[in-house]
Amino acid sequence: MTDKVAAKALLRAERLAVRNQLPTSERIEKSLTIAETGLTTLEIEPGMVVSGFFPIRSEVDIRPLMADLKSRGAVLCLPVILDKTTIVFRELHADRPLVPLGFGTFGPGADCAELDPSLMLVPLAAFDRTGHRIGYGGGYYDRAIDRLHRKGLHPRLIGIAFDCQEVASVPAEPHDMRLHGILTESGLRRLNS
Ligand SMILES: Nc1nc2c(c(=O)[nH]1)N(C=O)[C@@H](CNc1ccc(C(=O)N[C@@H](CCC(=O)O)C(=O)O)cc1)CN2
Ligand SMILES: Nc1ncnc2c1ncn2[C@@H]1O[C@H](COP(=O)(O)OP(=O)(O)OP(=O)(O)O)[C@@H](O)[C@H]1O
Repeated sequence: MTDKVAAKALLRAERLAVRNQLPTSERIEKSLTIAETGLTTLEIEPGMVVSGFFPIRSEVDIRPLMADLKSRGAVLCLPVILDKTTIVFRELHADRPLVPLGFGTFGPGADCAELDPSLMLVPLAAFDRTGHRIGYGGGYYDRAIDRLHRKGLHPRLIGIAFDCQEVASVPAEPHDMRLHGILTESGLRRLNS
């Protein structure tokens, strides 16, 4: 294991432990604040494809934000784990059942269209002020973003986290994609990446 991988693993475990300690009531309050802030700061055009996520473990619950973005015309999609290295994004339809997809995640089934988001709301385990991020360690988002770049697509990447998940510096590896913004309960930070 390289030094950077080990350092990231440590930061991931540390920030996830802090996130797990947030009382449920605080997580709900902060998630609602994040939804309100997101609605007023994220620029959405009707028809825009936006990837969100349904929360697992102690993640920010952005379902209220997703519902509001939909009412403003966004087409929503969710990540779907296909195998050990791949996620794709499938359209979320309110009237279709979600299926279990591994690691406690649920998402649209194979009957739902695969979409390329132009705005991605990216779940974080930890982040720093320059927009470097750490996820659960699967590299799923890094690869998915890389795949979109290879198709000539450059989605806007907005990290979603609680303030307590910020660290001084993420030891970035060459494959790590930087976020364009980070949305927490204290607001949307726009970054020059
Ligand atoms: N809500 C939500 N959905 C999501 C993600 C996410 O971060 N949040 N993902 C974002 O990528 C994908 C799922 N990625 C995940 C990757 C690893 C683990 C996980 O539990 N890993 C083990 C370690 C496994 C190992 O090291 O072999 C662990 O943390 O214990 C969970 C989810 C797709 N869907
Ligand atoms: N574009 C890529 N192509 C190939 N492998 C990659 C790519 N991006 C990441 N990986 C691999 O995935 C593994 C996990 O990467 P990393 O620790 O950055 O995950 P993470 O950012 O925490 O997870 P996630 O992206 O799922 O939120 C590493 O072994 C890394 O080499």
